[in-house]
Parts: sequence; C-alpha cells; structure tokens
Amino acid sequence: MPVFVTGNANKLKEVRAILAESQVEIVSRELDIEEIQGTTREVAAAKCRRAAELLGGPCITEDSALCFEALNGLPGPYIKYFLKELGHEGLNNLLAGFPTTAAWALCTFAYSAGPGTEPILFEGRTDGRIVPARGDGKFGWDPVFEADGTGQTYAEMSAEQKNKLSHRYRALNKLQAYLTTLSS
Ligand SMILES: O=c1nc[nH]c2c1ncn2[C@H]1C[C@H](O)[C@@H](COP(=O)(O)OP(=O)(O)OP(=O)(O)O)O1
Ligand SMILES: [Mg+2]
Repeated sequence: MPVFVTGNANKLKEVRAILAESQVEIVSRELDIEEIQGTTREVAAAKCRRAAELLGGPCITEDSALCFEALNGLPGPYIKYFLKELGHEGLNNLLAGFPTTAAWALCTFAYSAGPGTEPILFEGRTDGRIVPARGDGKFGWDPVFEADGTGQTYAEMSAEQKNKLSHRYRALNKLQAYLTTLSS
C-alpha cells in the first residue's frame, strides 16, 4: 500500500480501521498540502500531485466534501473553512429558508504512481441531510450529518457502524480493488 498523506488524525484512524477488515496496514505521512479551488475532482487531483512531488514517490491522498443540495453542492471541498468559521449551528443556519436540508458526504481518494503521473480518483458518496448537532462531536461535521435510512448522525454511530456506510468506506473499497489489480 502506498503512503497515505494526510494531516487529519481522525481520517487516518478510520482508514486504518476500514483496512484492518482485510488485514491491510497503511503507512502515513503527516503533511499539510495546500488545497486549490475547483471541483472536488480538481481539488483532489491537485493535492495528490503535490503530495507525490513532495514525497518523491507514489502516494494516496483523500479529500472529504460535504455538499448541500440547496446550494448546488457547496460548501463541497471548502467545508473545512465553513465548519471552522460557522460551526455546527452556522452550517444549519446556512440552510434556513431553503426548501431542503438534503446533503451528501463525498470522499475522493487519489492515487499517484509517482511525481509527474496523473492521479487516479476513487469516489464514495453517502446521502443524508443536515440536522442540528446530535452525538459526540469528536470529528468535524459528524454531529450535523444524518445518513439516510439510519435516523442517526455519523456522530451517534459507533465507529463500526459509520465505517460500514460512510463516504470514506465506499471510496476506500474502490481504491483497494484498484490497488489489488496493480499487485497481482
Ligand atoms: O468523515 C468525516 N466526518 C466529519 N468530518 C469530516 C470527515 N472527513 C473529513 N471531515 C472534515 C475535516 C475537514 O474539516 C473537512 C475535510 O477537509 P480535507 O481537506 O479533506 O481534510 P483535512 O484538511 O482535515 O485533512 P488532509 O490533510 O487529509 O487534507 O471535513
Ligand atoms: Mg485538507
């Protein structure tokens, strides 16, 4: 498994837990890579390209976006800054007056075979809606994202539950399948 480059300890913990199911271990590097503006795919690819240059070798990066239907998919890849400035309550207030609180969590893993190669992207999506914060809020926007069909926010779920249906789990499955084809 190539090096996973992330500055987010919670992400790393979830990726480790999901991969442990198939006895895969991952090495990580904590680098804070600058992120461009653009579509989720452009943001994800640019981060991975930059990470591969800094490492001088193959790597994996991951981008998580939280997309509001009423806002045409925004904040999307910019959710980190929205969350930081507005908090959980502010994210809810953003949707006041709109007819829908529907949202989706989108995870994009990017794999680069090394500097100068074009990253390959693997996306995973979980649909839900934005709700007033519920549950133990240790990870980002987990308390305000209720996954469809569960009645629970990510923050109310056990780690095992979240890791079975999350955007991250779905994207990581695709990445894993691809990496298997490389090594066989
Ligand atoms: O499952 C999640 N549940 C709740 N919150 C989450 C989740 N996954 C990412 N998040 C937060 C972290 C950051 O505020 C933003 C994504 O930004 P994003 O650039 O992808 O992550 P980051 O900068 O923390 O780490 P990295 O070094 O991998 O870019 O959403
Ligand atoms: Mg980031």
